[in-house]
Amino acid sequence: MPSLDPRSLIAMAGVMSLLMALVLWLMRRTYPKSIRGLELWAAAPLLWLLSTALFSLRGRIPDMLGLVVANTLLLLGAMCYHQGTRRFFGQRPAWRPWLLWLSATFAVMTVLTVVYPSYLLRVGFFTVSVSIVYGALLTFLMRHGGGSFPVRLVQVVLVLHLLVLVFRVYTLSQGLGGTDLMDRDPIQTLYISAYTLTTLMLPLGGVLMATDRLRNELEHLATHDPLLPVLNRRAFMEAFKHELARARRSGSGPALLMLDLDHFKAINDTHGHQHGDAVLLHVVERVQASLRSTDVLARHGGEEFAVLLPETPRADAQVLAQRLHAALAQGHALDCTVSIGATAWQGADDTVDAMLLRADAALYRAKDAGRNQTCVG
Ligand SMILES: Nc1nc2c(ncn2[C@@H]2O[C@H](COP(=O)(O)OP(=O)(O)OP(=O)(O)O)[C@@H](O)[C@H]2O)c(=O)[nH]1
Repeated sequence: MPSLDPRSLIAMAGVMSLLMALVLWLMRRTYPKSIRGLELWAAAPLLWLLSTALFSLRGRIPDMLGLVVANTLLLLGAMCYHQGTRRFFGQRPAWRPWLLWLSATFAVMTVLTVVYPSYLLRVGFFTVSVSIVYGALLTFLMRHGGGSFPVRLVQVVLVLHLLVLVFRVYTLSQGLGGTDLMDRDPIQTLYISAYTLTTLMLPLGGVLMATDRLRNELEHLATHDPLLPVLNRRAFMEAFKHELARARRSGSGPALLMLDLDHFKAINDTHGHQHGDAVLLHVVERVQASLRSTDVLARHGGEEFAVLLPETPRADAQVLAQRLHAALAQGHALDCTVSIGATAWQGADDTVDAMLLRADAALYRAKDAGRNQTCVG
């Protein structure tokens, strides 16, 4: 491996850190508040930048600054990244034990720099100290990070970095660690390159994780109802078309239920709009509890819902409709009656529009016939 100039590598890491901090800070200002932890992710590369600046001034400033404070800032940056990641995944930051660990590292580093100067012990101890933080971050991501690409990327970066840190401790123990970080030897170059790459890749991982989260949130907004935990009409129509295309291939088609709350205007007028919203949520929960995981429930309009039942014959759809009437008549304060129009797929020539028309017509018949019942079209 060619031995690059450590100072150039460190300066490069500094510029990258500054850019990544800026990007994360801008994202923090423009992304929805639901995406958390960005401020801590932005603080990490800034601290690494400060640390880098102090490292590169070594020799011209006291060792307390160029070594002890510089290393402490590097460690604090890693801790900020760790706590930002906890926040991002919905957990409270847990600063106390880490700040204690930071203070302990500062104290030990001071002793090993000023009182009993020892390059080997100092580097060995600091390497272990940083490894503990990155190890904790990696463990957290394995448990709570899920399996998205950005999380996998950060995990790989951490594993590689930890491997380099372990290798560094090993080389130190074998007396191969050099005598100064700025030595131009392959092991120092490997260590500083790993550091440079990590200070770039961790914030980049943060940017990717936040963007991935934003994309998921936007996708959810585009496909779900803003008030109720169900799909919106647009997403329902997509699922419906998809299901009919599948039915044409398999020969087994879906049933459709259109479900409309009875006298809902009167519920709103008597008890208020908020109570009306609570009734809607109650209905959705009760209906959802009666469905299979493959069934699709969506809000089709104000107080009208559509239920798509894949591979379901007409008779089974009628049985389910009766179950829904019963599920909404259990004496709960938010129970209300519903009218249901049901229809089933009639073969390869049947279409989304034709099924919707039949279910709608059946729903009107159920309303006309006195409500709180199901008609089949
Ligand atoms: N609380 C609440 N009310 C809604 C919402 N969306 C629509 N509505 C109300 O639902 C009511 C629907 O009234 P109508 O279409 O007259 O139907 P209905 O009173 O249920 O009568 P029938 O359907 O004939 O039994 C209207 O008062 C709408 O304001 C919502 O999100 N929340």
